[in-house]
Parts: sequence; C-alpha cells; structure tokens
Amino acid sequence: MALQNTSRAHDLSPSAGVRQIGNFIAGAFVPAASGRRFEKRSPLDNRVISSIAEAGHAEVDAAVGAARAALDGEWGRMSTEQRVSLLYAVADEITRRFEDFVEAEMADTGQPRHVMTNAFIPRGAANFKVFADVIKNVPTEAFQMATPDGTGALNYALRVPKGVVGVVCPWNAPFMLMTWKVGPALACGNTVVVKPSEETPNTATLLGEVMNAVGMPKGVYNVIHGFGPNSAGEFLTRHPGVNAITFTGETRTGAAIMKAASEGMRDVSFELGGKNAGLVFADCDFDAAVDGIFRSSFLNSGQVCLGTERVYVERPLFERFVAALKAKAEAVRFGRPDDPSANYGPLISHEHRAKVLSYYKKAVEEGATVVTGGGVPQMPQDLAEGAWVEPTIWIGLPDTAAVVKEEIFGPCCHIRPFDEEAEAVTLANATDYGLATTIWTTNLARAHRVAARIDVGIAWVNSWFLRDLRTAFGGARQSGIGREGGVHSLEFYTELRNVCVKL
Ligand SMILES: NC(=O)c1ccc[n+]([C@@H]2O[C@H](COP(=O)([O-])OP(=O)(O)OC[C@H]3O[C@@H](n4cnc5c(N)ncnc54)[C@H](O)[C@@H]3O)[C@@H](O)[C@H]2O)c1
Ligand SMILES: O=C/C=C/C=C(\O)C(=O)O
Repeated sequence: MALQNTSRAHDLSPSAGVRQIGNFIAGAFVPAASGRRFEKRSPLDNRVISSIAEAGHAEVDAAVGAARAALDGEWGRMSTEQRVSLLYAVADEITRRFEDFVEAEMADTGQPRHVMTNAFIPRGAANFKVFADVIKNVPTEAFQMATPDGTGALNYALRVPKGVVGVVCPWNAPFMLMTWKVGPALACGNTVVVKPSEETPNTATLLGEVMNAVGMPKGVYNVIHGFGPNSAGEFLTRHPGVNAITFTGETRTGAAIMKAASEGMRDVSFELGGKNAGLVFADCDFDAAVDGIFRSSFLNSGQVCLGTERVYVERPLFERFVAALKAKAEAVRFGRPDDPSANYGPLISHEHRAKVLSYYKKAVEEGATVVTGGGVPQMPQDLAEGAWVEPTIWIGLPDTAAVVKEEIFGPCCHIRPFDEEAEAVTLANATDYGLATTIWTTNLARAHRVAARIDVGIAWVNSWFLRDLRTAFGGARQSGIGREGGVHSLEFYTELRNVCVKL
C-alpha cells in the first residue's frame, strides 16, 4: 500500500484523488495495526483530500521505541559536527523540495501561495540551519575552585540530550512550528516523536522523506498521526519513554499535557494562546501602522498566535485608522492558494469556522458596532463548501466583553480609542495571556517605555512577526512556559551535567 506518494506534487484541483498518509516510524511509512484511518478535508471546498492512518498505542510504543533505539545507536555516538552536517543536509533537501512543501501545506491549510513561499516554508529550512549553528558555537561554562589541600578542582559543564522528545503541534503554521522544535531538539542530540495536528498531517510526513533522503539514522525522526484526547496526542504525552514534551497549541490543551507530563516528572516547553494587543499612537507613521495592524490581525486568516485581536488607537487617529483598516479588510480577494487573482484563504476547518462565527454572533449580542464583515462571504460554486469567513472589525465593545477577553483565532479585531499612554498600557495588560504586542509610534522614548511595561514575551515596535531566530521566543502568563530560540532552546533540549575534577 502506498502510504506516502513521493513522486506526485500535491494536486489542489477538485478532481485530485485522496492521498494516503502513514505514520513514519524508524524510517518507514507504516499503517496502523488497528486499521483505523481518519479523513482530512480541504478547507477550500470540504472535499476529502487525505486518508490518514491513526496511530494507536502500538504505533506510539513503536515510535518511542525507535527513538530510544536511535539514541543508543549511531545517532547517539555522532559528534556535534556530524549532527550539524546532517542538519544542514536536511535544510538543503527542504530547499530542494521547496515546491512539494509549499503544495503540501497549501493543500492542508488553504492559505495563499505567497504566505507559504515568503514566510512559512523558508522558515522550515532556517529552523534546522540556525540551531545547527547555535550548537556548534555555544561554549559551556567552567569554574576553577580552591580545595583545602591546595591542589584545587576544575568544574566544567557538559550539555547532554534530554533523550526522546515528544513534539505536539498545532495546525496554523504546521511546518514552521514543527521544525522550530524538531530543529533544536535534533541539534542537541535528542530524538523526536512528532504528533502533528490532525488537520495538517502533510508536511511532517513529507519531512520523513527528507530525513531518509539525507541518510538520517532511522528512528531519529518519527511521526505519529491522530487526535488529542484518547488518541495519539495523549498516548504520546503519557508515554513513560518520553523524556520531555514540547507543545504549541491552546492553553487548555497545555494544561492537560502538563498533567500528563507530571507523571514521571517530564519537563515541558509550552507556546500557548494569546489575546494580543496592538497599540497605535497618534505620532505613528500612519500608513505603516495600518499595514502592520492589517497583517497582525488578518495574516493567515487571523490564525497566528502572535496576531492582534485587540487594537488600541490614540483618539485623534481613531476614526481615520478604523476607516483605513476597513478599506484594507474589504479589499481582500478570497480564492484558491494558486489563483493569482486571489490573496486570501479560508479558516482551517468547518469546526473552527463555527467557533469563529459564534464569536461574530456574540460580538453583536455584546453590543459591538460591526465596521466590516461579520459573516461568510459569497463564494463561487466550486468553493461554496469551504470554511470561508469575512475579515471582521468591531468597535464599541466594553472592556469586559468576551470578544475582547477570549482568544478567537480568526480574522477579526476590536478597535478601541485611548487618551493616555498609561491607559493604553493598562488596557494592553488587561488579559490573562501575555504572548506578544505590537507598538506603533515614532517617539522612540515612548516605544522603549511602553515595550518594557507590557507583560508579554515578545514586544514588536513598528513591526510585527519580524523574527531573528537567535532571540528568546515564548509567552508570559497563560501564553506559555519557557523560552525557545537561539541558546534558549538549549536550556530545554539539553541537561547540563557538571563534571567536577579534583586536581
Ligand atoms: N504561542 C505560540 O507560539 C503559538 C503558536 C501557534 C499556535 N498557538 C496556539 O495554538 C492554538 C491553535 O492550534 P490548535 O487548535 O491546533 O491547538 P490545540 O491545542 O487544539 O491542538 C494542538 C495539538 O495538540 C493535540 N492535542 C489536543 N489535545 C491533546 C491532549 N489532551 N493531549 C495531547 N495532545 C493533545 C492536537 O491533536 C494537536 O496536535 C491557538 O490557541 C494558538 O494561539 C500558539
Ligand atoms: O502562530 C504562531 C506563530 C509562531 C511563530 C513562531 O513560533 C516562530 O516564529 O518561531
């Protein structure tokens, strides 16, 4: 049975067949022993595009076992230099198969080609290269100490891999977010078992082909497919053979995984939800701020954890800003990822659309004025069954409204005026989350002051989602635990072992 079609590009046309996807364990694409499969539907037209083997306990055991065996085998004996050159080969092979990754991700998410080619897929290759460089260049500490006999002792630290790392991933930027964790985990000498989102099985599976093509030892990279509770996600995170768990997804899921990780005292790294604020001051570069907030609220159909669903605009600019953002939101052109006349995609699924639309309804019930959107766009017949929603802007909601408090994860934002800098900071911080903010002002003193006062992991000034992969990335409050990026990833993916040598 062909479990992964290696030769054909992903056909996005309505007449394309159903793709058969298997788990990737110890270098082979394998079905589920139970015979269980689940379907993935296209967000564009709700057509079934993939049939995926659902991993049960047997496959999770096999994947964790393969990952353990790889640690004890050739991979575990490799020098850092050997690992680094393999990771470079992975990055090069991703670049060679760039188009396959672009098409695989477009098929799963329905997002436009330019989002894939400019942002999400190049980050896959970069995520392997940057951590290869980090691990090659980061020194470890050493301390000389005095001893009573006068001969002294020397302490030095070794960085050793944690072991088998469970990597549980979301659907919104699947390849970028998965490699953001697999890259550093492998750079540090761990092995991984990846559980992609049930909505986006494609690119993690394709990466299995890349691993085989570059000669990655079997079992270093494994993929198991399935759902969360009582399925592959829970089986993996509860598995006693997993030494650490890195997760990106909803805060509520993070809480469930944290409970699972407490059995056996496994370490966790969490990148979770957000309800991020954008702050626009009257002294901003107006056009840049409108463009920036348009991206932060609506890129990827608003399905970006760093996105801004709360926008606070200094009062003198308020009406002009709302009008300019409305014009941009109304200019999006819905359509297929490869349609050159289109530039805007659907939500990931009907299930997610139902959640987003429930907030669109709730906004009205809570007293919002709908500036634009609020519903489902009229689509041509071939796309009528897709998970489309209109980019939506509200004004006039109280600060206590659910729509202003809860993460919606859709193409929408509420815009509210403010009068004072201190008020803007208070409003931005009025949330249980703390992932990111974006601040628009030409007053640099104000920019530094405000960035220091907003309780988030990432504060962007006159920019948004501008990423230097050496920097710390993660959330404060309920938006996460720990930081990844650059040397910070090493803190999670390795144990420091101190060696004390009496001289
Ligand atoms: N902070 C960040 O960097 C970041 C980045 C991207 C997405 N996100 C967040 O992710 C969410 C959207 O992604 P999603 O809907 O896929 O998230 P999700 O939490 O529903 O699912 C994420 C993954 O967890 C698995 N899962 C679900 N329940 C589980 C359980 N009990 N045990 C083990 N695994 C389980 C799912 O199958 C999926 O693979 C949003 O909240 C968004 O803010 C955060
Ligand atoms: O949707 C969330 C985007 C997260 C981005 C990253 O994890 C990253 O840029 O490394």
